Amino acid sequence: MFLEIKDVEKYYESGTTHTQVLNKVSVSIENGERCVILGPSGSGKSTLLNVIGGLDQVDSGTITIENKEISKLKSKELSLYRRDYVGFIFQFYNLIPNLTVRENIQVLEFLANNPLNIEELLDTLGLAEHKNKFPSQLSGGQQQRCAIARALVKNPKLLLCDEPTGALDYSTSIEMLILMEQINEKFGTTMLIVTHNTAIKDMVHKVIKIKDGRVVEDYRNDTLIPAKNLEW
Ligand SMILES: Nc1ncnc2c1ncn2[C@@H]1O[C@H](COP(=O)(O)OP(=O)(O)OP(=O)(O)O)[C@@H](O)[C@H]1O
Repeated sequence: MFLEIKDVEKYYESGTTHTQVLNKVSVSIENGERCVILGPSGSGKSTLLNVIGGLDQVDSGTITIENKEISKLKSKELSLYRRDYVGFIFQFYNLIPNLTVRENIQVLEFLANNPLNIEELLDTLGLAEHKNKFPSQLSGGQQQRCAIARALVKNPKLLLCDEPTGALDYSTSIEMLILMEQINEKFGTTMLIVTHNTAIKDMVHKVIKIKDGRVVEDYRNDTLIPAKNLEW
């Protein structure tokens, strides 16, 4: 198994209140799977993504990736894990405004041990003709593609996406999902997508539903609907 999450618990303290955000969460994901995490607002989806990505620590339980227990790592090892293993895509693109598309991607290329070829990536993402533009000169969809390129250039084994289509209109969202499907197939990247868009569940191998910090549904799809045929 590529990723195993066992009995993970997470609490937040604020003043005198003590909130349990993840309650004995156990799920597993195979190498190369596309996976969606669904659930109501406040159910713990982003928190789960953040602990898997090493952006936050669990209070109990274990997270193991390729037999390496990341929930035990100290801060330095955790930042190496994030650098070498994980790509993040957030709803807000976090591009650097005074760098061009190509330069925004290059910043991450320099940090990687085994980066992908930037020109090929720009081609795959349909960004070749925009590579010398600044983020402010791009549409929302193009900015999101640039954010995806930044996450992918280091060739991460695990791509974590928090509401990747949250800020996009319908047709740009479909374009983005087609692209994610292509990336998963071309590079074999394992993907975890947190979303409110339930239509996405039909194009992924595995569906996890969370409510009040607990996994309430967890299944694999027998047949997949291609992203280009999704409707909502
Ligand atoms: N740093 C924090 N400190 C205190 N409470 C937090 C913190 N981060 C999240 N929470 C709380 O944890 C709960 C789960 O938050 P989380 O962001 O994981 O939910 P979500 O399912 O991703 O929600 P949404 O769909 O609205 O993004 C919420 O009640 C939230 O207020």
